[in-house]
Amino acid sequence: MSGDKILSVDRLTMRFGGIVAVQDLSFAAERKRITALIGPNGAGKTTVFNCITGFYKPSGGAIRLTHDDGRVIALERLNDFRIAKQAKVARTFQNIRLFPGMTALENLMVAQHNALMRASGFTLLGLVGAPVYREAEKQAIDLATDWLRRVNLLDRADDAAGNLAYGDQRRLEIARAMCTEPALLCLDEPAAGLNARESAALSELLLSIRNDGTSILLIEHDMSVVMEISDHIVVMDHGVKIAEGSPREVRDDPKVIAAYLGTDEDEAAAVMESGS
Ligand SMILES: Nc1ncnc2c1ncn2[C@@H]1O[C@H](COP(=O)(O)OP(=O)(O)OP(=O)(O)O)[C@@H](O)[C@H]1O
Repeated sequence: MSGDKILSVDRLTMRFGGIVAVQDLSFAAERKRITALIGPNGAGKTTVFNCITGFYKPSGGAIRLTHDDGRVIALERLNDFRIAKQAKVARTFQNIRLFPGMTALENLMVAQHNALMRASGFTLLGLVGAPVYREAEKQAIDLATDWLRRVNLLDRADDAAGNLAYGDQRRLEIARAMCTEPALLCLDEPAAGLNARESAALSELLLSIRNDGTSILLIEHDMSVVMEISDHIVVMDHGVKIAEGSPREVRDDPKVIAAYLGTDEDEAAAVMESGS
């Protein structure tokens, strides 16, 4: 990796009482690239995400986000609300967290709440239907409609999110995150529970998001997705980094095969092969 970094994690440590979930972890994510964080269950991946997105305050280390204009933001000093708003880091969760009773379109409108609140003068201009607010609302609907189209859910715009098929809900979550127009999109196991066809569609969607210029940080167990779309892979085990590199480098690394996939070499090879 030699390019332009959007995210630098430097000696990140996270302890829970006596448990060291992440220890001295350093890695970087390049701008407009897909960086994957992989590792066996309990390796510490979600804890890293929670530190980056402000859900946890790290016990030690630094997390820096550098915007296109050169502004550097120390994420470990901000709470989750400011990380989303100021640093423009968006995330999805392992378990889907849509508003199930709201329509697909409404879920994407809620994601644009901050911009709409500003345009409404924090209520009054919205209440009287001022032109500035109506224009902002139109732009928000256009953006939401655009994303519904991109995730192939335009015909489901008025259906309750909770009534959508599981794979559709996963894509709607990504669309919702994209409606915040993030600089860095963090996805926690977006392919979990998807069938092969849905995983392939997800890979295509994530590549198109990257090609449009959004940087992506991805936690994923589905090796076919990871190996197909990642530009760079960081491998963790027991809270530390054990390897990093291109998909090919990581796939061929004996440390990864042994430590990440356990001691059963046949099984390890089979899982890695599923991504080749
Ligand atoms: N809030 C918490 N309190 C105590 N221990 C925690 C907490 N969150 C995570 N841990 C512990 O930290 C370690 C790393 O967990 P983490 O969820 O980050 O791993 P992971 O790599 O995301 O695993 P998985 O792939 O199963 O989601 C585990 O031992 C876990 O039990």
